[in-house]
Amino acid sequence: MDSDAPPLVLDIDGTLTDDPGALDPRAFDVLPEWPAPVVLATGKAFPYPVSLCHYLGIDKNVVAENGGVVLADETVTYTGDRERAQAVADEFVARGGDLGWGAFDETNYWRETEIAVNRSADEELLREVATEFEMEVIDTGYAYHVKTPGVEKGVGFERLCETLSMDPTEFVAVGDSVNDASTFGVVGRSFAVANADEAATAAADEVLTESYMDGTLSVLERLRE
Ligand SMILES: O=C(O)COP(=O)(O)O
Ligand SMILES: [Mg+2]
Repeated sequence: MDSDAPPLVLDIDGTLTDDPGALDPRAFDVLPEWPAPVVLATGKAFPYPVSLCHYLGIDKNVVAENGGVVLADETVTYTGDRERAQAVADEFVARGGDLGWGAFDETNYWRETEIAVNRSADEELLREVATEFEMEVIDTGYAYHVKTPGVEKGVGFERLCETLSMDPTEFVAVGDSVNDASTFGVVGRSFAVANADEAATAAADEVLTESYMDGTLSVLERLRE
């Protein structure tokens, strides 16, 4: 493999997974042996990307919760108003909304800076309540996230780069949704997989013809040439 390969910042759901969100096993072939740092940047709660790094056997460089939680070089930082997000969720439920998770809500159990809501929920009502609390709702295609405006993956990623003393523009990013647009804005080169939403497609330098992990692998193959 070309040792000049650039560092990567990769989204998880829709980028390293299939449509329902199962990890594509080919991640285990390519990521552990990538010759430069690999950062996982996700909307998922903190333990998910940390676990994925652990089982891939790669350094734990992570942007979680859409930028709310950042881990690099064994240093964790948090931004985002979890209490206000909780207040939105509570008011949403009080007005008849349903967060849409099961009896054990593992989606939010470890979530520290925002709240995620199932896409089966009443989006209009959720947005209405969030606006009243001056919070933002984004739809990643995997969940609605009630988040603090200004907390973004790209901002968290810049913080991570500062910790690692790396230049964000050295990185190549791959992603699929609105929550990746901010990352695309700060890296050197960005790719949206074919299944990407409008915001990611518009923000990316290039839109791939292949979907999900097929798209991501096509970028990695090109970078290794
Ligand atoms: O948690 C989500 O909603 C999406 O996660 P992702 O940012 O890894 O695609
Ligand atoms: Mg995604």
